[in-house]
Amino acid sequence: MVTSIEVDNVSKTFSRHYTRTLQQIMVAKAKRKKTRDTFDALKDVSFTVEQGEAIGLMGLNGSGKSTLLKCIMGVMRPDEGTVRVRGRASGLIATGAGFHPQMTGTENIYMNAAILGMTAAETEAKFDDIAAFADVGEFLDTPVGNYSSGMFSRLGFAVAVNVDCDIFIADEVLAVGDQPFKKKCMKKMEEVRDSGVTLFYVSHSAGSVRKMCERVIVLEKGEVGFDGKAGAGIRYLKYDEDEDNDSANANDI
Ligand SMILES: Nc1ncnc2c1ncn2[C@@H]1O[C@H](COP(=O)(O)OP(=O)(O)OP(=O)(O)O)[C@@H](O)[C@H]1O
Repeated sequence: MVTSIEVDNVSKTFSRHYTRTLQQIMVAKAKRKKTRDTFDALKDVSFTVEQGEAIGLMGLNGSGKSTLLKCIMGVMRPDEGTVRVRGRASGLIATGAGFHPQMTGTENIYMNAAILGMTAAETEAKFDDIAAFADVGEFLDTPVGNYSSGMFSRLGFAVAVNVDCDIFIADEVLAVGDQPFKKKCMKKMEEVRDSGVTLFYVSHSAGSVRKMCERVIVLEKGEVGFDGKAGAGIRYLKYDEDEDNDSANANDI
C-alpha cells in the first residue's frame, strides 16, 4: 500500500469580525463589546489515506470540509500540523474558483488547467475532451462572467477531471449541475476512482456517497467525529432517514 495523503494534527484558525466600519468599532469599544474573535475551523485533524481509496468527506455546514480540502490541495496552509500529499492533486473546491470573469471559456480552460499543473501542450491535447464534457456550446467563446452557476460548474469540472492526477477532489461540485450533467459527472468520477486515483468526494447526499466511497470521514466542528466504513459513517450522521428522498437523486446521478 502506498500512502497518498497524510494529515497530521492539522489545525486552522480564522478571525471572526463583528464590526465592519470604524464607527461600529468605536461604538463597540465604548460599550466594551468584542469587535472580533477567533475560532477553530479545524482542530487537530489527523488521518492517512492510501492511494486509490475513495473517501466521502461529510459533515454539517461549516464543519470544516472545504477548509480541510483547501489544505490538501495546497491553496491554504494549516496554522499547525502538516499535510503531506503524494503526486498531483486536481479537483474543484468551489464553483467558479480560479476563473476570470472577463476571459472567455476557452481562455479560462487554459488558465484553470495551468493552475492545476497542466502544461499548455497537455491542455491543447485535452482541449476537445474538456470542451465536449463541459458542453456549453457557443458560450465557450464568451466571457465566463455571463455564465450561469451551472455553466461555471460544468467548465470547472470538465477541466479538473481531465487533469492527469493522483488525487481528485470534488467538493459539492454537483450541487448546481442539472440532472444529465450530474449523471455524467458521477460516471466520470467512478471511472477516475476505478483507475486508481485517490478520490475525495464531499456531498450531503448519503446515497451518492454510499455509491462512490468505501470510507467516510465525518467532520464535526472542525474535528474528526468518525472515520470508517461508509455505511457506518452515514448512520453516524443520521443521514439515513433522508435516504429515501436522497436515493431518488442518487440513483439519478
Ligand atoms: N477565509 C475564511 N475566513 C474566515 N472564516 C472562514 C474562512 N473560510 C471558512 N471560514 C469559516 O470556517 C468554517 C468552516 O468552513 P468550511 O467552508 O470549511 O465548512 P464546510 O464544512 O465546507 O461547510 P459547507 O458544508 O457549508 O460547505 C465556517 O464557519 C466558515 O465560515
